[in-house]
Amino acid sequence: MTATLITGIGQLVTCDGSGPDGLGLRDDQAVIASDGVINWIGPAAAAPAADTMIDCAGRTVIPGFVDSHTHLVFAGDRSAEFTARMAGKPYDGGGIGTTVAATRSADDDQLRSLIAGRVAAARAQGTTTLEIKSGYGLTVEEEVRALRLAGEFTTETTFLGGHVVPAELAADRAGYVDLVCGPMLTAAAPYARWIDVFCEPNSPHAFTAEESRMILTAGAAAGLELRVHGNQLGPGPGVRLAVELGAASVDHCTHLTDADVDALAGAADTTVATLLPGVEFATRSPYPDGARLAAAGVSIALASDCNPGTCHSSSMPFMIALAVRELGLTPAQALLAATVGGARALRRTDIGAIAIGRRADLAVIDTPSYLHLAYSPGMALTMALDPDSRERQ
Ligand SMILES: N=CN[C@@H](CCC(=O)O)C(=O)O
Ligand SMILES: [Zn+2]
Repeated sequence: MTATLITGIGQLVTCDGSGPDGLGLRDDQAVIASDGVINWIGPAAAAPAADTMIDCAGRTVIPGFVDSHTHLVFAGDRSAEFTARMAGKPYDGGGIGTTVAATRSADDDQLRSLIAGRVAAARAQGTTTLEIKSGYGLTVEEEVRALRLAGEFTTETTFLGGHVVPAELAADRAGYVDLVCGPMLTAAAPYARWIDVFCEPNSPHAFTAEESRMILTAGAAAGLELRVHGNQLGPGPGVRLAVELGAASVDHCTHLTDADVDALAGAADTTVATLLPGVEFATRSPYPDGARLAAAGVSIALASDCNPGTCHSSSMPFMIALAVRELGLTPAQALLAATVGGARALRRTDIGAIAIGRRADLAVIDTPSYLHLAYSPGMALTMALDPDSRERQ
């Protein structure tokens, strides 16, 4: 067993739920990790001896970010679509087909190398756990391939055959839903922990409430746990379907009625509302009302949704800055949502906070306090620090 002493911590932000805002702030602390698990936290001056030492030189230490929503398995470039949106063209999910074509054309090594680069970029911004979805394959073979490759980087793999109806089956929506619920699910399930669906009647490409229900119910019967893309483009059934079916998370939550907020508040022990403000930034859309959700007692996570269409960024510090500036969360609420909130959205109790027995998945911020995550946007301040990492996800 190798013990690593992490010391010289200026501000330790445990996110362990203690203190007035739940951040569990502590000064003059050190942490010891053995084989990647935290087994001692206490005053730096009282730290026991360890095999190796990491000196943080007064920097701030937080839990590594848990990015519970990404689409990292893709090829191609949609920067022209982004540019058109900035000139006023609305987003409706139609560009997903462009990425499907590019992804199908890439070979395994090309895709693997693209994913590896994206995972490295996320780690450089302090992310230590990533969920990764399929959804740019949309055939049995291509969805399995996407999940197999995603599984080389994370255990949090999500089958998203229900992303859009692919162009070749646009005239046979029912046939595609049957494929997703049948042979595609059977082939994909061994490679996935989760199933997700883009439940969005406001997009002609995505799925209605009834189609989404069929996909999620079939996924649950195949042993997968549920997540939902819901209420992104307008009011819709996604949130209530997610709550009704006991999904771990419903993501976007941009357009919510009072009934949606009540449903989420009533299901706070089961279903997390995951906010993805990079999407509103990059689609020039109204932001979700994070303050309203927090005030109602909704369980909130913050994630990047890194994908080629609606948010080409995996930077969790950027998401925190947007959450504070545009969603009305306090800096403390935003950091909790990006760490322990993300862990909750993945139903994980071993990550997201700095506490005895949790994994030593940490991030170091080169500033005197966590406040700089929102205060200093766009600055390269954060990096993952996880001693003894075996590239755990
Ligand atoms: N909304 C559905 N899926 C992605 C966008 C995918 C794309 O446009 O390529 C999202 O979460 O925003
Ligand atoms: Zn998404």
